[in-house]
Amino acid sequence: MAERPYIVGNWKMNGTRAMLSEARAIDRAAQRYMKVEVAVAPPYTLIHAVHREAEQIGVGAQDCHPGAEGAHTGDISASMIADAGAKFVILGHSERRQDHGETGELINAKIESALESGLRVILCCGETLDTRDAGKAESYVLKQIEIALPLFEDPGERLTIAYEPIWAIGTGRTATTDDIASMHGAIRELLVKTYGEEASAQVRILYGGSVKPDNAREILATPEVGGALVGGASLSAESFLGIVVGASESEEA
Ligand SMILES: O=C(CO)COP(=O)(O)O
Repeated sequence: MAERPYIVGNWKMNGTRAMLSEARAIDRAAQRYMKVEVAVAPPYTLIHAVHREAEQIGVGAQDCHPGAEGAHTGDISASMIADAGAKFVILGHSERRQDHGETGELINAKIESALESGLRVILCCGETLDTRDAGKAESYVLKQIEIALPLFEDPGERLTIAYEPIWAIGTGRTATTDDIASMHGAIRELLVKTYGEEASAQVRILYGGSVKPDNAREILATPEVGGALVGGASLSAESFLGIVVGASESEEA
């Protein structure tokens, strides 16, 4: 892999202050794996506290509102999460697209707001099983990404893509490494076509969907896999660090 592998824990709607001990354990251990970039995205309520614990790992958010401020009861803006210590935000996760009807247009507005606040963006994409069975997975996923690319003039480290097939999220079922390599290859081609070889090389493409310590090494050694976006297995330091170790080993392989 050209860049350091990037392992990101998406805690989703999990975690109270009791989880801070896990964050601390992840942070301390991550210092032994400097070849791997490690980050977590806790719920909003824990961003600042995790940021205060973190010396080594990155801290991010799982979403943001597209507006800068104003009368939006219950919402959180990109500048607020940046102020709390977040350095990145996950946008377009399939759970938000499904649970909150998020469209590409809304996700683009959120991306603009995130970039204005100096945040890096992890843009999620992924197809349903029906779409895959219909043979349309690739065109569907590429369309989800393509609509957002003009917002990143110089993607540099600002943009990370996370390919997460919906049928593999939280199901214990992972895509085959052939499926992953083929989709990541198609995404890479789109990035090269859009930004050119050099600029697109800095954009990592993560895989997400039932990544665990026992499959991490194989997945992370797959061509064009630049890291993992981890849900369930990121909730304990032990299993999350197992994935970090897998990333470190696949880097050395
Ligand atoms: O959605 C995911 C990460 O964003 C993946 O979740 P799981 O690792 O629990 O399948």
